[in-house]
Amino acid sequence: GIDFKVKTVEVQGKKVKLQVWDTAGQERFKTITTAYYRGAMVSHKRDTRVEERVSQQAASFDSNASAGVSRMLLGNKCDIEAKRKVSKETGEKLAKDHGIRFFETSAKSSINVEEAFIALAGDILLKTGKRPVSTGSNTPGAGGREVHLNTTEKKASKCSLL
Ligand SMILES: Nc1nc2c(ncn2[C@@H]2O[C@H](COP(=O)(O)OP(=O)(O)OP(=O)(O)O)[C@@H](O)[C@H]2O)c(=O)[nH]1
Repeated sequence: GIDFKVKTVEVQGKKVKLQVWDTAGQERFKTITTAYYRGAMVSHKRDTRVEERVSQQAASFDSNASAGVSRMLLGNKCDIEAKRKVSKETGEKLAKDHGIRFFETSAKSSINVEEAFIALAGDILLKTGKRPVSTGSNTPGAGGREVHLNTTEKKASKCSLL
C-alpha cells in the first residue's frame, strides 16, 4: 500500500517540513506507485544487480516524475556490515554516474538518516529557489518559520530517493 508521514528537518537553522510517501516496492503496485512520483520518495535497497535496478528506477523517474526532481541513492542497512552485498565504492560510482548524492544509511541504527533528509531538503530548496525565511519568531508554526514542501505546491514537491 501507500502511506505518508511528515518529517521535519532543519536546514540553515530553519525548519523544513517534508511530506514523505512510502510506496510499496512490489511489482504489483507499480502502476499505482509511479503515479505518486511527483511528490514521492522511493527507497531502493535491493542487494542484487544493483546497477541494473538503479538504472531501471532512474528511467522510471525520468518517465513518471516531474522534470528536475531531486534524487539520491541510499545504501541502507549499513549497520550489518557482515551481510554487505554492495560495496561502498559501487554505490558511490553508481550515484556519480547518475549525478546524484549517495549515503550509506541505517534506518535501524539511525545512521545518516537525518543527514540524507537534510541534504535532500537543501537540494529541493535550492532548486525551487525557496529559502526558509525567518520571521523573527522562534516558535515553529507560530510565526510562519516552517517551509512546507508538499504535493499541493506547484514546484516544491521534488524529491525522490532511488
Ligand atoms: N538491520 C537493519 N534492518 C533494517 C534496516 N532498515 C530496515 N530493516 C529491516 O528490513 C526489513 C524490511 O524493511 P521495510 O521497511 O519493510 O522495507 P521496504 O523497503 O519498505 O519494503 P517494501 O515495502 O517491500 O518496499 C524489516 O524487517 C526492517 O526491520 C536497517 O537499516 N538495518
